[in-house]
Amino acid sequence: MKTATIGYPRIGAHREWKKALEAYWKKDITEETLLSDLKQIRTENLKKQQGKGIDFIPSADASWYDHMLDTALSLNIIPKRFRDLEKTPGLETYFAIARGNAGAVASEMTKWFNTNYHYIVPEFDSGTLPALVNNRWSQAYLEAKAEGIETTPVLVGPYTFVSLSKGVDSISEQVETLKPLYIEVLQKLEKDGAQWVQIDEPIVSTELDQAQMKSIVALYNDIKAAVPGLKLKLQTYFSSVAQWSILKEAKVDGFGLDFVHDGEVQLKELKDAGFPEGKTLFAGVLNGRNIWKTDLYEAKELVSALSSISSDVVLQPSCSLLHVPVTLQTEDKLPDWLRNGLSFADQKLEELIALKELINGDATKADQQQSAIKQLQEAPGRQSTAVREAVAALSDFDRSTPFEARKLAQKDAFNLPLLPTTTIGSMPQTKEVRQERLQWRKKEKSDQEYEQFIQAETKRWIEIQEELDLDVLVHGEFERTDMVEYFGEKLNGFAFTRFGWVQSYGSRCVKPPVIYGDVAFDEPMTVKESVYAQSMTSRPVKGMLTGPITIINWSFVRTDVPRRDVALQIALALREEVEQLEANGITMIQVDEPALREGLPLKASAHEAYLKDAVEAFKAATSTVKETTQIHTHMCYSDFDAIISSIDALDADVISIETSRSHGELVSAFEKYNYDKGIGLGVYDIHSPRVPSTDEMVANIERALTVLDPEQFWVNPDCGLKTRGETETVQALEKMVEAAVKVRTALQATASK
Ligand SMILES: CN1c2c(nc(N)[nH]c2=O)NC[C@@H]1CNc1ccc(C(=O)N[C@@H](CCC(=O)N[C@@H](CCC(=O)N[C@@H](CCC(=O)O)C(=O)O)C(=O)O)C(=O)O)cc1
Ligand SMILES: N[C@@H](CCS)C(=O)O
Ligand SMILES: [Zn+2]
Repeated sequence: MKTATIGYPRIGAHREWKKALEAYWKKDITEETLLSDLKQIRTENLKKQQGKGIDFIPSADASWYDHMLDTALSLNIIPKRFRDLEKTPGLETYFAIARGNAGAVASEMTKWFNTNYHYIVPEFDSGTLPALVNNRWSQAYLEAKAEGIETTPVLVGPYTFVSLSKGVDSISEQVETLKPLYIEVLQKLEKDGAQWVQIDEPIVSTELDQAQMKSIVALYNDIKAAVPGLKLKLQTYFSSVAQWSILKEAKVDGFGLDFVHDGEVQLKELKDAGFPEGKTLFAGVLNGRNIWKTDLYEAKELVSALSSISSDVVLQPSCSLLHVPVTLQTEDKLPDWLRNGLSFADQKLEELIALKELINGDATKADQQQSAIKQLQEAPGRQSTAVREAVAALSDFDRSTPFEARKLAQKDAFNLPLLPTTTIGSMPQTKEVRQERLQWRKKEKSDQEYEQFIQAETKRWIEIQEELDLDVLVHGEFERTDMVEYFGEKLNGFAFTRFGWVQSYGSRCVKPPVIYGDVAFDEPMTVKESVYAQSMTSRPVKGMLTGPITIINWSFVRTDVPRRDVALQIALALREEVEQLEANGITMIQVDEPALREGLPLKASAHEAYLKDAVEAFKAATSTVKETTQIHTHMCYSDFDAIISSIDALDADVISIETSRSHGELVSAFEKYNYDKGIGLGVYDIHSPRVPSTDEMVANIERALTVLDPEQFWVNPDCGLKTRGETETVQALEKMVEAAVKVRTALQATASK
């Protein structure tokens, strides 16, 4: 039995990739050095997989920034506003699309299915002329071959690529325009001597209809006919295939399927509809996006069931390992009982080999693994009777006063101007802030010195915000590394890693905490910082928390307790924090839920249950406050149409939503939905260093006011400002306030006529 991986983390064990990219952007290194640094990481990854004994090793899964963007550039799909930047589009065009430049906003960035990875959304328009301008897949294959490594180049399949793009009128027609280009890529690979290619079509795990699935089958039949000598592996992940009985007819040579997420459904589909003879079943039997060691005996059972369906089964993770950290080797601070129960990307390679050995009759490694899993199951803190009882007792999730009445009470309490201005929470996490924290962590700075530094930074930014004349202030989140990791470090039931980084977008990484036990409040987590900031000003300062769904979606979560229960455990811990903030004089509390949308299951049929649980968890955390305490929430990323009623059901008094990169598309969602609560549709993109003009923001506000009432509208950026520099932040906020005042004054002038 053979083994495969279908994608490997591209960041390097010490985030060498991030460091190289950021040094290049700062012009500290040349393009040549950047390219050679990235090549070194790619080669090390390939060698590592080869060294562990993996049979099918992917290539072209690495990227300069994002694999969707790589695909777009290679196929000459460049947004109009960046088309003439260079004679031959190169790195400048590539990074301008990703990050924006002085003249134009970056392309929209959105979540890769239900993960915390973001891809750059390709843009088609009437002037798009698809052409193969750079065969990156052939280059990657040959590069690996030169190192003596036979690889399986990975491509994002045309159907998924087009489905995730903007500006497409007809998916099937657009796919037809790309088909010859994909064939050109594959014919070159065939000539290069590649044996297999992996074509990722995760879109087949969403709810496609029969006609769509049939057109995917026809597409792959055409592609295969053009490259008879090349073996095609059609790969999907994150859920089962919705119409397996149709897809299995595709004349490819192998199918890569996920048997972890929705695995029982997938297995039943295979049992019912069969698996085509003579083809390879690449079976995703290890969870590629969680970090718990696999029960290899259970996996062996699964493989045995699969072997009775297909005579050629290859063992692999359920998806690319892009979504897990690189290695446990450097995690020297975790207790043994936890560390031994974990598996990062490198360990998953070892697990694949251990599973193969178990199937072949050698149980040595599998038994070691089994005892580690048992030790973890019996570990301290896994179960708290008090927590379980509190969750079981939850029944009322509603605020005692309905929104209409709260609105009036809050209007009186806050007396805010029309179109109040605010920000989303974090202010620039400058090098100085991070360095101070690092020195504190290394014990070079005392607790007191660190606290004083955070207070000084908070005070400085309260003054800056007052100077800018923002109406509702924030404390700036300087004490936080990350909005989820910070809470993970403070709540019971969580562990955190030292170097467990995972790419989130571009060079930015996150370190998801590990939920191993029942979650409980320990001591106040944000009260000191919020109260300090509030004491500096008479304007309201928002208390700032991360919501239960976001905490759970951006953590590695135990799998022995239902997710709903874990979310409610977190919600109850947050409720305690909310109540403490309120008791300490904080009158507005923002509970961020940016990951609520992203967590939607791939299948629409599962959305309702997910959203019901999400709404209940949010309300469990926020509903016990008095009527004048204003609950805010925030979500980044657009495409909210499908969940707008759930957003409403959260019953938050004010919501801020990202909008600007999607060029106002979200605004139209409110044409169809009568949303009556406070709302701020982000008026400028914070992911780009570009300072927007006042007029752009005025236009964004005015566009929003075509569908929303000025009485309910707030003016704010798209998201937190932690990734931005200080100068650009102050300049952008200055213009934002200017824009709000301009529109406010015009509205008041019209009203007084
Ligand atoms: C809102 N977003 C978030 C998502 N997921 C989260 N878990 N958190 C989020 O906020 N998903 C969707 C979006 C994604 N957005 C972002 C935005 C910004 C980042 C980011 O800036 N990440 C940082 C790492 C942040 C951090 O923890 N910094 C530490 C320092 C860690 C470090 O680099 N240490 C160095 C040594 C220190 C030094 O010399 O600087 C080391 O270990 O080598 C801190 O603040 O103390 C990033 O740099 O990528 C992520 C997602
Ligand atoms: N309050 C957080 C939300 C990010 S989604 C911040 O401002 O960074
Ligand atoms: Zn955000």
